[in-house]
Amino acid sequence: MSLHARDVTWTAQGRPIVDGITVEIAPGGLTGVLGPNGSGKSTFLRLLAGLLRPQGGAVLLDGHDLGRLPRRDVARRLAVAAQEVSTDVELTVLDVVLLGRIPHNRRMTGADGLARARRALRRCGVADLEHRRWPTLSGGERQRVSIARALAQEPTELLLDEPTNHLDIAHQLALLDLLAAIPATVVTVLHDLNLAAQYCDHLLLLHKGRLVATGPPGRVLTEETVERVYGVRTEITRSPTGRPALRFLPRAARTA
Ligand SMILES: Nc1ncnc2c1ncn2[C@@H]1O[C@H](COP(=O)(O)OP(=O)(O)OP(=O)(O)O)[C@@H](O)[C@H]1O
Repeated sequence: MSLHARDVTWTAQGRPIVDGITVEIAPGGLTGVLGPNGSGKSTFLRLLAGLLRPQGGAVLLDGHDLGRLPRRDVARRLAVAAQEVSTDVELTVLDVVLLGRIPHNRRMTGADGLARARRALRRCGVADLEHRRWPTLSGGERQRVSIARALAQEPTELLLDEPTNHLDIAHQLALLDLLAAIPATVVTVLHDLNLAAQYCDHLLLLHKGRLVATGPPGRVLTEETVERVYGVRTEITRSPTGRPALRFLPRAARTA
């Protein structure tokens, strides 16, 4: 059953930021959360992760209210790679990734924990950074190490907020290949509609805090929906894999 949002609402200063979202996240799949800036994606992800408590409704993990489950049990299941990562932590890269092992074993430095942390670093293509100090990393390196930390947790549910941020196109594709292949339920906020269409099994499209479309990419990403939600005209064709391929049209006709 995995994660289930049931009429989840979260309000700030009287304004609904997440407004009555009900959805079951497909177990084992890669689900993309899309929507314009400020549509509530990060807030919804934080609610799904149990980092925020819903003010209305509930998030269920295998049918149990996430807010009532012991934190350690949740941490063994669910890993989060959030958008903002602190830069002033005086740890090495390996130390940061070993933090992902804490829910499983408070003594992180056993041989097994080390092997798992190093495997996560390799999968994210940052094994060579193991001894580097965290503050010295570039934005893209930090992003990949954060994801390695989440993978080291070996979660059954992995939640990520714009994990492709700071990554060049090759690293974006490598990361999405990795997310599509890992044997967990993965929910990720994405901005790039074409990458979301190519990689995700399911999409959730948010607009002003509401879930306005959900389903496979071909059902969610239509010219009508993209124009209504983003105010952008598109021409949508099918890629060779049968996925939607979006071409964005300029607001005014331009000549070369
Ligand atoms: N604690 C808060 N207090 C007041 N407003 C908030 C709070 N948290 C979020 N908001 C507002 O809620 C809205 C949704 O924020 P959120 O970060 O969830 O959007 P988003 O879809 O992830 O945006 P982006 O694509 O820009 O990252 C924004 O207008 C934001 O300013």
